[in-house]
Amino acid sequence: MPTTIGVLALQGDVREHVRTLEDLGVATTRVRRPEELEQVDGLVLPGGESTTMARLLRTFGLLEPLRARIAGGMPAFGTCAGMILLADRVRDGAAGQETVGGLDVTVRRNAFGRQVDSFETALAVDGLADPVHAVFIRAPWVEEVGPGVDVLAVAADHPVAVRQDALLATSFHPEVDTDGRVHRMFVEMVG
Ligand SMILES: NC(=O)CC[C@H](N)C(=O)O
Repeated sequence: MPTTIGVLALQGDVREHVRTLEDLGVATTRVRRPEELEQVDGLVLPGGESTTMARLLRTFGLLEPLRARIAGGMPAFGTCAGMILLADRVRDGAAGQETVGGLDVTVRRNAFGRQVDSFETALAVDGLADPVHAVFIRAPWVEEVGPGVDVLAVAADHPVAVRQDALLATSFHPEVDTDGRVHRMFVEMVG
């Protein structure tokens, strides 16, 4: 069986992730139901709105199955809202905001503040030879990392790309660019 990477398709920039993965030659499927989650070797959690996505995860009966797969070692890659969903702890979340969890970090939602709600920058990422063109849109940053977490990139003195075992998360949106190198890192993690 060839490797298949799922893109969580409840809300957010699903199409951009699918396109980026397909450009890398990876078989990709949209995941909306638990049966679809069972079929994939890894999962991308897109950017969008983390509170909405968390609510939809519960509505679609995906929250517990997804927690179980992540606990079982399935690779997952979250961008922006997806990073928030993977985080164990959220600051400035909506009241009672749930996450999927698994990544031993504390993130702050909308961390970069009003003036720089959205910005782009050339960002050095560990493991990549040249900087990536990083697009931040009402992005979170990471405020605390557990001992097993590697920080791969820093902006405004805070981690904005992290990895822990099979989990990868970025505050920015590599899927809105044609670069593909960050997704390739994830594809290699899926194996
Ligand atoms: N571009 C994004 O994914 C923004 C994330 C959004 N601010 C949230 O809290 O979910």
